[in-house]
Amino acid sequence: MKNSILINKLKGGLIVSCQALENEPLHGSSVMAKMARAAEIGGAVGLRANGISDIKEIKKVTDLPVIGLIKRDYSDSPVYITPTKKEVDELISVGVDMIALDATKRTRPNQESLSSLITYLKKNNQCVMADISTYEEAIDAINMGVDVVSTTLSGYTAYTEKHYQKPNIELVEQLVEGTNVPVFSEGNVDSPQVAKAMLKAGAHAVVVGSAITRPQLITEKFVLCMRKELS
Ligand SMILES: CC(=O)N[C@H](C=O)[C@@H](O)[C@H](O)[C@H](O)COP(=O)(O)O
Repeated sequence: MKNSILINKLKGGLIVSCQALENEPLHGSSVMAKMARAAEIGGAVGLRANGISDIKEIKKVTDLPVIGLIKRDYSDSPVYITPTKKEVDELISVGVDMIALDATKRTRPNQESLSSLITYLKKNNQCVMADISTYEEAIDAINMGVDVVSTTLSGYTAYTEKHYQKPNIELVEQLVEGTNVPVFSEGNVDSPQVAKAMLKAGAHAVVVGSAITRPQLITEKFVLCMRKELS
């Protein structure tokens, strides 16, 4: 699919992030595929998924566009979302509609540069989503040629974790105002009302994960709220 057609298809819609790491109770490709189907039935316009086996299973059960990433830890860097060319090659080999990667200013594994990775992705005709944590990182990534930016890492880098709001509607507003690429709202969008507010702020689309696909966190939210009511 042409990038512009894909991006247009996602406009105004909900993208459901179906991810469960090894330490989470729903870990496993068959469960993630079921989550993806449930998201599709509920009206999602796209999916975000981590790892080759989850992506393969998800592609078997739905035709929705998939934003793929690979989370992998390296000892010499805090960057873990599609950190190196190795993960990019794995995603290209399985075939996804868009590749998401950490586009923060943090040092990458093997000191690989973000710009060389983006150049490589574009040479391979990939549609690229830059997961950023600040306005400046978004501008840098756009100058390097990414197709869309997502606020995924706002609040998750050392320099944003203390001062940035979660979810970061201000950052969405600033990016919409100051850039000319589609801005995706992602991270801590925890209710339909917040998702709608993000669209009103100008977000092209909204990515929601935990509030839909991490039942342990949904349960915890209920329990904490109920305890507060009683005390
Ligand atoms: C920070 C990080 O590693 N975010 C990850 C990125 O892929 C996922 O774990 C999140 O679930 C996703 O971004 C959606 O966000 P939320 O689950 O808050 O709706």
